[in-house]
Amino acid sequence: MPTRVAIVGSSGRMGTLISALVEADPEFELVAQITSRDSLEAIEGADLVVDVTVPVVSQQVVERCVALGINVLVGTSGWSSERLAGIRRLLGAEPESGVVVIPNFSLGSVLATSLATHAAKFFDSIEIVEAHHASKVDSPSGTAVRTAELMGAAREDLGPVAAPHVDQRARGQQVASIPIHSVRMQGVSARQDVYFGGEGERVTISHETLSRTSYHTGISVSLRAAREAKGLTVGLDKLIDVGMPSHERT
Ligand SMILES: NC(=O)C1=CN([C@@H]2O[C@H](COP(=O)(O)OP(=O)(O)OC[C@H]3O[C@@H](n4cnc5c(N)ncnc54)[C@H](OP(=O)(O)O)[C@@H]3O)[C@@H](O)[C@H]2O)C=CC1
Ligand SMILES: O=C(O)C1=N[C@H](C(=O)O)C[C@H](O)C1
Repeated sequence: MPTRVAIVGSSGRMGTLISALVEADPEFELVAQITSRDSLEAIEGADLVVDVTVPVVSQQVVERCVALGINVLVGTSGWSSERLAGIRRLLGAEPESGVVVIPNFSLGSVLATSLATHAAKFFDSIEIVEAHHASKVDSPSGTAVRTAELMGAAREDLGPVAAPHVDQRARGQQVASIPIHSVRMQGVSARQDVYFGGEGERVTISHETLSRTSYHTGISVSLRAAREAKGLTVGLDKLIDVGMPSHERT
């Protein structure tokens, strides 16, 4: 029996892509496509919900899925460690439910984040610059927030990075003390550069998404993991071994 999938945000860029991948996959059956004009009640016949909407809606979708005991795969950004902690608390009362949050479905991105997390232990001066297409409605990107939080956790014993200019707005939004600078413009899909400054040297870890085809494998792996999941899983690095230690504390 194929797993029955409902997609919330199906008319969007990611929703359209995931709908096509689900329809082409014999292990899954697309049973509901939900947009801002539809009621969320349509998820009730599904075994698995995929959420690719906007942060405020994503929270509602996840809470509803947990209450209904339907597993959910979340691609939407905005899931900070604080918000994830809330979901973990909810799941404490529903141990059979599974929530899988994937800030970035691209293998290259998750590898770049893992490399940056490792490098963060060796430099006290760190900045993230992320650039996305002009239609992206949120900032900073979910990937940048996740990268900053993982770097912050890896540096737990080292203290905040050397970025004390909090009163200057152009110095970015600090997440785990690391400044994130967001660029939104035409001609870009998704790019992230993490800069590490040291004595007389600089390291840059860059990743660029040139096409959404980079998400295909990660989506396929995540759909399969999400239908079996129990509890909270965060990040494609939990599903694909990128050969780096986990620094996560939350
Ligand atoms: N994890 C990853 O690798 C990736 C994650 N993302 C993230 O995925 C999310 C979606 O991105 P993208 O597809 O580009 O965004 P789009 O703006 O293209 O699509 C947003 C979708 O959300 C729907 N939506 C908005 N409000 C509601 C609502 N109240 N109820 C139900 N559906 C609603 C929209 O429906 P309508 O058409 O009716 O407005 C639309 O289908 C973003 O948070 C983005 O950051 C993006 C790329 C990769
Ligand atoms: O909106 C996008 O396009 C993307 N959003 C995700 C994010 O916020 O990190 C993932 C990827 O960067 C593309």
